[in-house]
Amino acid sequence: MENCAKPLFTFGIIADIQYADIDDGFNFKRSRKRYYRNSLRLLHNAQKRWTAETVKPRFILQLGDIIDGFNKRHGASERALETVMKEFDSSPVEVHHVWGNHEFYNYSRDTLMRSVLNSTTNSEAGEGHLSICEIYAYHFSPVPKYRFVVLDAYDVSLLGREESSLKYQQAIAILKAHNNNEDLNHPPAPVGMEQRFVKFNGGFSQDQLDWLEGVLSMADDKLERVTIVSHLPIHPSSTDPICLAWNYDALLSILQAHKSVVCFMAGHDHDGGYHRDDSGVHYLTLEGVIETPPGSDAFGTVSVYEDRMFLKGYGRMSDRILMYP
Ligand SMILES: Nc1ncnc2c1ncn2[C@@H]1O[C@H](COP(=O)(O)OP(=O)(O)O)[C@@H](O)[C@H]1O
Repeated sequence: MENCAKPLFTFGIIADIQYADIDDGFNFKRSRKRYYRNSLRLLHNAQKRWTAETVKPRFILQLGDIIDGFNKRHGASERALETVMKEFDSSPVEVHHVWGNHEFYNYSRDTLMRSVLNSTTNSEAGEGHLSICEIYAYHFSPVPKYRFVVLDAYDVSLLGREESSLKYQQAIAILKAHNNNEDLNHPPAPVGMEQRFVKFNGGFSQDQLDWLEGVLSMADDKLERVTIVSHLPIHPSSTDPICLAWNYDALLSILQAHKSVVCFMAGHDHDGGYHRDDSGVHYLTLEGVIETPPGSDAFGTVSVYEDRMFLKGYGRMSDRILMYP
């Protein structure tokens, strides 16, 4: 039924490709298999599908961790990124890149800012980016009345910040207040929300929150529908709590105070997740490509209508009707 009506526009979504030219392996806990080479094939499947869609996507949202941190160890970061970008470049559709922990395992923040993974420069987004303290956050409006915001979940983090920087100092103070372990990638508790205080996560600075507040107030005034994306999930009911952004609660309060907000999308938790809150905002965590076995898929095409978005999921990503609040 959803496929019959013509959408206003469509866009593609994909998360945690984590490509590396290495044999299959496992996650840290050895509870999930990782298919490092196959992830490129699954990206190829996604590109093929998007190219064949009746209504071609206006853009693709790549939710972060595009290549795996193992590449760095093998001196293969450049080659891996070129390989993945070649696949994306096989179609002319613009890609909006989100930065995750694996971006910072491979590159410094400076390098990322000057790389193909900085998508502020390849769209009308140029006007809408946050240009302080090297925060990678911007917004764009592909079609009047619809806006997308890319957030930087590693703004305050040990990853990608110089040890001498204020942001690093803030991050270490937050982590050490919650986590006494010598290895800060080891969670401070076996269950519950405190688990999120690990080095492979991060948070949003006050500057970024203030900027977002301004963008959403403008969107409210213009009666726009806003979708926000970040690598880290922010709703505890949409993810394993170990994957949450450190100050997820600050972000939730902002989102819930703005009527323009429709949807929040993240990656990081490869199992995926979904929750709709009391104000009707949808929180989607997308299934990760890297833990998707050969023969299946993990990507989606979102069709945008006047009253809803419809996510057509492929492989282990479910279809979802996302009614506006
Ligand atoms: N319980 C843990 N104790 C110590 N290090 C961990 C733990 N869980 C994850 N890590 C480390 O944190 C990093 C990210 O973990 P990983 O499971 O690989 O996450 P991702 O899904 O981002 O690849 C890796 O370097 C991993 O070795």
